[in-house]
Amino acid sequence: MAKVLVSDSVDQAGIDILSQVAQVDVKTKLSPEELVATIPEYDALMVRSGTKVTEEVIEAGNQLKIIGRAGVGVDNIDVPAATRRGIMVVNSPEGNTIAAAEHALAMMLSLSRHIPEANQSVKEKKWERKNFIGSEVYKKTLGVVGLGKIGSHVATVARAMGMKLLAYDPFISAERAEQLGCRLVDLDIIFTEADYITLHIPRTPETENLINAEALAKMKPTTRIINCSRGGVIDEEALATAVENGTIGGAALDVFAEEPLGESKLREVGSNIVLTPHLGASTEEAQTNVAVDVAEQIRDVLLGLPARSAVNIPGLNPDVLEQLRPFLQLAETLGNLVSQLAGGRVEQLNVRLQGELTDSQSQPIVIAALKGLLSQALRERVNYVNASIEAKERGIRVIETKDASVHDYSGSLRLEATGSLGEHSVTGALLSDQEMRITNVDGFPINVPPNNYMLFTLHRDMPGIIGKIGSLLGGFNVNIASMQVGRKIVRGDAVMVLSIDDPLPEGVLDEIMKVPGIRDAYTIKL
Ligand SMILES: NC(=O)c1ccc[n+]([C@@H]2O[C@H](COP(=O)([O-])OP(=O)(O)OC[C@H]3O[C@@H](n4cnc5c(N)ncnc54)[C@H](O)[C@@H]3O)[C@@H](O)[C@H]2O)c1
Ligand SMILES: O=C(O)CC[C@@H](O)C(=O)O
Repeated sequence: MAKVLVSDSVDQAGIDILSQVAQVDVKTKLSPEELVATIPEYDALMVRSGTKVTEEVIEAGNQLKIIGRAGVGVDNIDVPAATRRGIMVVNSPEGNTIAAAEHALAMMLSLSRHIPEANQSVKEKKWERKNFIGSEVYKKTLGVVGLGKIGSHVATVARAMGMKLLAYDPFISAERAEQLGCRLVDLDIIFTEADYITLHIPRTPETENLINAEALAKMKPTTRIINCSRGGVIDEEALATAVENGTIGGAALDVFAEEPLGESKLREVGSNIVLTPHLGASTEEAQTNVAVDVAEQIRDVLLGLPARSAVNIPGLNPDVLEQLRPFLQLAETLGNLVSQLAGGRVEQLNVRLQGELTDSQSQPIVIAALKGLLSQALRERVNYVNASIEAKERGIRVIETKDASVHDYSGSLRLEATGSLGEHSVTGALLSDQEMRITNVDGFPINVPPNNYMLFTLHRDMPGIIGKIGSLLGGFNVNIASMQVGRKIVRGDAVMVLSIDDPLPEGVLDEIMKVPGIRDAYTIKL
């Protein structure tokens, strides 16, 4: 049974899902050394933001297939190191969007109405109404920096509260901003005109210290800054000084350059600073969403199925993935089959999407075919993450074609492998119940479901040959589950495809090759 380590506290719903397929060990608060010592026995690791999944942890995890981040940001995971090792990293890109957006809005209102200080004052048995005169957000200007999922939701709600919206996001079109009621502007306009600035950006080299002393100096003395995105995008020292000196009106921060927040000037500023300990995603709903989302993906990957939100393989919308899933399995099976027929080194793989399949995204199908193709050489080391890189490193030329003019089944997939030992092709399709069928081998039409153990022969189409193979296998106590012959012309060449219950015993293939009329024979393990 697979083993999953959960090293931060995650919602029980996620643990329950993982427990269906794996032994789940919850070990939180491990030191970096303890994590390195513990990880080698695990197939999967599930974390929130607390665990630092460093290159050292990844190197030590020699069984690791997947790392799941129950949340959005994967900045606590060394993703390039995981990719190099063929370890998939998955996250939950949308599970906590609403929670984080609502926290930002709550921070904005707390700040403008002095709620934390007023609460503290009442608890100290005071009644200081005059000290806590706030200001309304209605008709004020909100500058949204980063108009992605969270920024968009904040903008939508803020607009409903009557705020005027400016936005800065170099990767968003003016049309998209307009749809959200935002005017897309330069950062400097936000700095100089906004009454509130809310940050919803990733921490990248470009966003590091985006809000620094120079930016703060451009703001109005009433401007309030909210950051529920990532620490490090604000120079905290400069911000504390700006609030203390009245250069700006206040700040509300949920995230910090170093977490947990250590010694910091932010704590020393008496008023107009609201601090929360990275609570953006901490709602019951969000924690259930992200734990379920990530646990389902870990479960699927452990079962050999693709994940819907792998950050280090091409992203796919879950609906598209659900639709493609049977074709990915077909592509992998055909890739595995064609590599066994090709025998030696494959130099070129042509992946042809035919008929209705031409409407689908081809990239995941190509990756699945490569995964199948390379599985003979790399076994479980190849996966959806590293299949393309491995193929490239092995000098396999991959050609992708689409041919809508082929009308068999509801779309079919043809793989043509050119290798050191010649050329082979296989075609497969799905029946209406999603059952896989191999429909063509080396140009010979057949119709057989893939089986764990198979025997393919290329032979002369002549009387008696099928009987001879049948009795030869019988003599070796090999049980045939099904048999089919495909031919192009009568008494020309033909292929015979047999599904057998067990692996072919040693020596049988040599005996088959001796049967008159047999040109070639292949044992296949799928
Ligand atoms: N506080 C929390 O608990 C919490 C919870 C969830 C997410 N987050 C963080 O919130 C942030 C936003 O998350 P999201 O889900 O909206 O992500 P997203 O990817 O949907 O949006 C991020 C946006 O930032 C924009 N962006 C990138 N570089 C930029 C730059 N230099 N200047 C301006 N915009 C830039 C992108 O174009 C994108 O639109 C992330 O950093 C995420 O990790 C925090
Ligand atoms: O609570 C958490 O795990 C962090 C949430 C958030 O920062 C994220 O990136 O999803």
